Amino acid sequence: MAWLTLNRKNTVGKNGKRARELLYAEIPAYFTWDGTNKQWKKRSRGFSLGRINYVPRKMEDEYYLRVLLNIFRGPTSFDDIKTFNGVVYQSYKEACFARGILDDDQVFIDGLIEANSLARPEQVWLKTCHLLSEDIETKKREEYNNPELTLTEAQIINYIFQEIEMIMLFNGGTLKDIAHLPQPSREDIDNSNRLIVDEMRYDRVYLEEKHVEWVQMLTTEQRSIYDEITGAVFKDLDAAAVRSRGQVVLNVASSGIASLLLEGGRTAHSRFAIPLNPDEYSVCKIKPKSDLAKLIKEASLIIWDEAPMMSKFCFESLDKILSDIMKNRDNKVFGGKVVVFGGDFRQVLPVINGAGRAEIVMSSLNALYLWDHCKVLKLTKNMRLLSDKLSVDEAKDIQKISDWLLAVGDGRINEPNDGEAVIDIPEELLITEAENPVAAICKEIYGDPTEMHKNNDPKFFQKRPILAPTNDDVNPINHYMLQHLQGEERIYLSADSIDPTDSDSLNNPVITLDFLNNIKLSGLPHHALRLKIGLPVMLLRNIDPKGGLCNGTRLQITQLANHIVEAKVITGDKSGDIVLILSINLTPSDTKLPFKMRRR
Ligand SMILES: Nc1ncnc2c1ncn2[C@@H]1O[C@H](COP(=O)(O)OP(=O)(O)OP(=O)(O)O)[C@@H](O)[C@H]1O
Repeated sequence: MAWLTLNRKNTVGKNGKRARELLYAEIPAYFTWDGTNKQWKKRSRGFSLGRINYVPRKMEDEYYLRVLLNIFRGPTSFDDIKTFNGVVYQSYKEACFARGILDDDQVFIDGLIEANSLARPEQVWLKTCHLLSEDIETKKREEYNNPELTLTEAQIINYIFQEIEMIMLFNGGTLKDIAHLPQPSREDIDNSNRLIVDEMRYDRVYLEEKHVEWVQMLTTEQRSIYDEITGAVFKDLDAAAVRSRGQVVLNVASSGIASLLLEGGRTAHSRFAIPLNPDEYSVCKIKPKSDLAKLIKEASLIIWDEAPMMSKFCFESLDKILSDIMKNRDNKVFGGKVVVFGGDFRQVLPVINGAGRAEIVMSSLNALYLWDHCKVLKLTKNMRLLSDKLSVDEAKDIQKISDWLLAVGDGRINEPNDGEAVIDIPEELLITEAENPVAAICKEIYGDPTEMHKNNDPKFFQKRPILAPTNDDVNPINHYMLQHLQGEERIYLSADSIDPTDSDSLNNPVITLDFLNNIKLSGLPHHALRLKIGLPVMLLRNIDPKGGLCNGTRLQITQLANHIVEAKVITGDKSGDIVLILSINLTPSDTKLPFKMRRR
């Protein structure tokens, strides 16, 4: 009560700090408690740390009040604490839900309702189901070659759902997974292996034409590699050619963003069900008689791009499962399949927490027990320099940088060296005058930050990333950019909890909510996520790789709602698409924490 009174008067405390600027726990640092008059008074000297007593979760009202006290500044009444966006909630718990800071399905429910109000698919479905039915009768008349055919309403609805089911099956889903939706009769639905059908859905005529065109463009170097690979698969076919003849090629990449560049590309982890943190005993989780096993058995060629960034255990798991699926009695590597790994060892190698150089090298692709069976084919010509869109000067500049990068990558700088050398960065790549380094980098890349919001060119952000070596460097840059970018801002607070699978820690009174909120881990966003409309952001999770939303996709924020963020894709072939991003549960798998936490 005394705190609320202090806020009502907005009393000035030590160092001129106003009561309303402070959290409940910060009050003792600026005010002292006058026990006789039961009120807070301005602190004249000294310092005191505030603390809010622990409350067990079963004392519901007090528990949620404590959660709110940790984030709420300057309330003047208890109703004020229960208020969010102008609505006074019945309880502290509901106020917490409304703020999206509790780990409960209510967040998802509200998110979906909100998506609906933004005119998203659910609403579209309700509005368009009668439109979808319009041409079903005509379509079926043609299909059955019966111009007199008349369908009942139930038949029409059934056909619509059958069509939807077909589309969902092609995309790896099924209506069976969606509760409360009518289910179609499954008589006419093709039960063949969807994964194989999907891989054979390529436009063979188009591929045949492209194949002729692309082969003509190949350089001598590329041609010899092309011949080598196609020679291994069939006598005279390549990937497009293999597909154009109705064979299966599995295109995978180590990262989601690299997979987007491949036709029909998937991440290697998702395509081959490779465990997330594989070790020497790991095997891909594929059941021998499953559709996926049959698809892999069918494959004539597997292409794996950016392979050097994966741990060798991923390739070992693939070797073991291929051997199993192919019933490999001759002990051929990868079950006798042709596997093409693409990549550059100068680029990113496997990322292993806390590992040194030796450990990283030992877990790389070329430390694989099968490496001796791999044939190394080299592409040395920089094709980017031959682009006809480049002027002579631009090509010269790129040539210079690319030669220098190659020298760094090959360890040819400051020779002799033992792998560690001082590298002189060319003068023209440096920003030499900077009082505030972060401000100087941001200005160099994005121009005057206060003018940035006026820039409507979608390519502006697409072409301008700032790369930082560590997360510690990322934070000040993000902070600076957010501070200077104009636009409506929102702070999203995460809902943190102990993962239900860690039953030992679930009731541990020491692990309080505010303790979880303060945890900062790499790969996990901070508890408070600041966003602004117009802000360029990068997605760090593979949410929908097929739809272009994966780790590395760059987006620009367009709307900020309570539980959902609307953004425009600014990179890749989905560029320009508007997407909705809902909060999702993240459980860091590899942490030094003695308990398993979840953040949403
Ligand atoms: N024979 C060719 N004729 C014309 N353009 C080509 C040819 N080969 C490659 N290119 C072009 O060169 C560019 C670079 O090719 P690509 O992205 O395949 O290289 P990469 O080695 O995979 O690059 P990274 O190291 O980033 O993975 C692309 O724009 C590609 O279209």
